[in-house]
Amino acid sequence: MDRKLALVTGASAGIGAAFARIFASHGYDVALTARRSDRLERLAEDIRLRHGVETLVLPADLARPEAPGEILAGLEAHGRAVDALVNNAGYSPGGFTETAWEEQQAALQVMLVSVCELTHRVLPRMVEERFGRIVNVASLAGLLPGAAGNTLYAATKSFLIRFSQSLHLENQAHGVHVSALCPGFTYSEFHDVSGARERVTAATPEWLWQGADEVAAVGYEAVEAGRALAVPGAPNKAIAAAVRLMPEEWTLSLVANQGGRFRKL
Ligand SMILES: NC(=O)C1=CN([C@@H]2O[C@H](COP(=O)(O)OP(=O)(O)OC[C@H]3O[C@@H](n4cnc5c(N)ncnc54)[C@H](OP(=O)(O)O)[C@@H]3O)[C@@H](O)[C@H]2O)C=CC1
Ligand SMILES: N[C@@H](C=O)C(=O)O
Repeated sequence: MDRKLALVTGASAGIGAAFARIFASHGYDVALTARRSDRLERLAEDIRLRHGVETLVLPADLARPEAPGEILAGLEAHGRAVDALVNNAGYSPGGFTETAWEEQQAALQVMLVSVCELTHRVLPRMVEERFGRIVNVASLAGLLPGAAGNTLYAATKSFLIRFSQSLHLENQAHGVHVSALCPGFTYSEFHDVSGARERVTAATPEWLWQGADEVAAVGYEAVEAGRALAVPGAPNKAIAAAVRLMPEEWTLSLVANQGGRFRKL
C-alpha cells in the first residue's frame, strides 16, 4: 500500500470530520472513528468519491478503556498502520461537582487516557519509519484557568498542550511532528452537546467564531510544518498572546468575571 493512513478520532462531526477531509485531500487514506457509525459511513463514502482514497470506518466509544486497542487491532486486521493520528474526540463534561464522578471519569478516558494510549501505541512505528504526524486537539481554554463549571475540560486541554510540546521535543529529530491545536469558538456540534449554545451565542460576537474546516486546516499546516502549538484565527492568537503577558491574578479575575457567560450552569 503506497498511501499513508491518517486515523481521526471524533470524525463523525465538526473539527474531526474536517480533519478527515483535509488529510484525504492531501492523499492520505483515512480511518474514521467515533460512536455514530452512520455518520462515519456517510463521511467515508463522500471522501472516497471526492478524493479517491481508501476509507476505513471503525466505530468505537472512547470512554471504554478497551477502545484504543480495539481500533488499532481493527486497522491491523486490514493490514494498516497509523502514519498520522488526530486525537480530536472531545466534549465538555459539565461542572465538576454538579455531575456524577462516572461522567467526569468517562471524559478523562475520552480526552486524556485514550489520547495517551493511542499515541503511545502508534509512536514507536512512526519513529522507526522516520515519519509521523500527531495532532492533539486541545483548546484556547487550555491556555487559561478553567472557568467554574469547566474545570476538568480546561485541565485536560492544558495537559494536551504540555503533552504535545514534550512529544514534539522528543520526536522531531525522528521525523515525527506533534502539534497541539488550540481552537477558540468553532461552529460544530460542541455547544449543542454541552447545552450551552444559546448562552454562548448571546455572549460572543460572530467575528470570534470560525468554521471547522478553517480550524482543521490550521492544524494540518502546523503539524506539516512541525510547529508544536497552533492557535487558529487572529482574535484567538491575540487572546493567547495577552494571556501569556498578563499576571496570573489578572487572568484569574478575568476568568472569574467573564467565564460564567460561556458555560451552561
Ligand atoms: N467547537 C469548539 O468551540 C471547540 C472545540 N474544541 C475541541 O475540538 C474537538 C472536536 O470538537 P467539535 O468538533 O467542536 O465538537 P463536535 O461535538 O462537533 O464533535 C465531537 C466529536 O467527538 C466524538 N466523541 C464524543 N464523545 C465520544 C466518545 N465517547 N467516543 C468516541 N467519540 C466521541 C463525537 O462523535 P460521536 O458522538 O459520534 O461519538 C464527535 O465526532 C474536541 O476535542 C473539543 O474539545 C476546542 C476548542 C473549541
Ligand atoms: N471554546 C470551547 C471549548 O473549547 C468552549 O466554548 O468551551
